[in-house]
Amino acid sequence: MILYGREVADKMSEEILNEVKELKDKGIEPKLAIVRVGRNESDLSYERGAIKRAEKLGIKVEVFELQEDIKTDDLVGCIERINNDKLIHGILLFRPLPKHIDENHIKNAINPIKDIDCINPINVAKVMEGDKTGFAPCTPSAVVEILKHYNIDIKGKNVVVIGRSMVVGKPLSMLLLNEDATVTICHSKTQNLKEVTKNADILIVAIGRAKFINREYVSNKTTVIDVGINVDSVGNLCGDVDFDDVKELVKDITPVPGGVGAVTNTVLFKNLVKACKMQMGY
Ligand SMILES: Nc1nc2c(c(=O)[nH]1)N[C@@H](CN(C=O)c1ccc(C(=O)N[C@@H](CCC(=O)O)C(=O)O)cc1)CN2
Repeated sequence: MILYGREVADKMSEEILNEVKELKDKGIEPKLAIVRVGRNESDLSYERGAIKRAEKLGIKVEVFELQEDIKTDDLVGCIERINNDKLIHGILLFRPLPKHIDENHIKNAINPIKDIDCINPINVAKVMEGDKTGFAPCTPSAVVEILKHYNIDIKGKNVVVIGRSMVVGKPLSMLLLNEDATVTICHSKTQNLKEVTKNADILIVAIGRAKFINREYVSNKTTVIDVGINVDSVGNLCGDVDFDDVKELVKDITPVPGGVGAVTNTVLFKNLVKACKMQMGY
């Protein structure tokens, strides 16, 4: 089965639309700030998806486009201005940031109550503890939303996550553990990767290498969730999984685009509405 993210996103959007309407009836306009440093293709794709989704939901978005060589202090200054702007309720800062930026400084600068993609260590700790009063990061949450929407059993299942970033792999593993999955985290140094992945009930791929996973890594019992967003040699978006090579073989698979990304940008607005309500004392 093809697991279409757009179907999940449209279902979630019905609920978000109602909440946005309730807020607007009270005179509150939820607003998102997107902070982008440079012009990374994956970030631009996320930005396009988020802006389209915001239009459908009637939510305002302001993009802060910053130069690739911006200094850490200037980026902190931008974040502080957003923290202090009462008309902005949530911040999405694209990551990874350029190497010269002191990421620790940045993480702590984001006000936890506006930190809707879970960058501040206070929200990261809440994810570790299974405490739902903070914000879980959008892409990992999107993966869980897709599995739940399509009634794919997580409890007790053998879930293999390839990737150990703080944006996807690590927090996703915690969210899955909180759902009682048996989680194996793999990465570039994992030995016998194919043997590990072939045994997975659910294989989640977030390694940032176009079409890396082919039929040698999967079996007919595998549900494949492709988190990757890459640009191929002719300029088309593609995932970390070679979709055409594995689609007939596996049990289920998400496409790219129209898979995890479409849900990620919807979770973003679910979190924004939650942040807006928290800031307004609801
Ligand atoms: N702070 C973060 N920065 C970045 C993240 C992240 O999760 N948090 N992720 C990547 C980008 N990313 C997923 O990993 C991503 C890319 C694209 C989309 C999206 O909305 N895609 C749509 C639209 C596609 C298009 O029109 O180009 C889709 O797939 O249908 C969401 C997430 C980088 N930075």
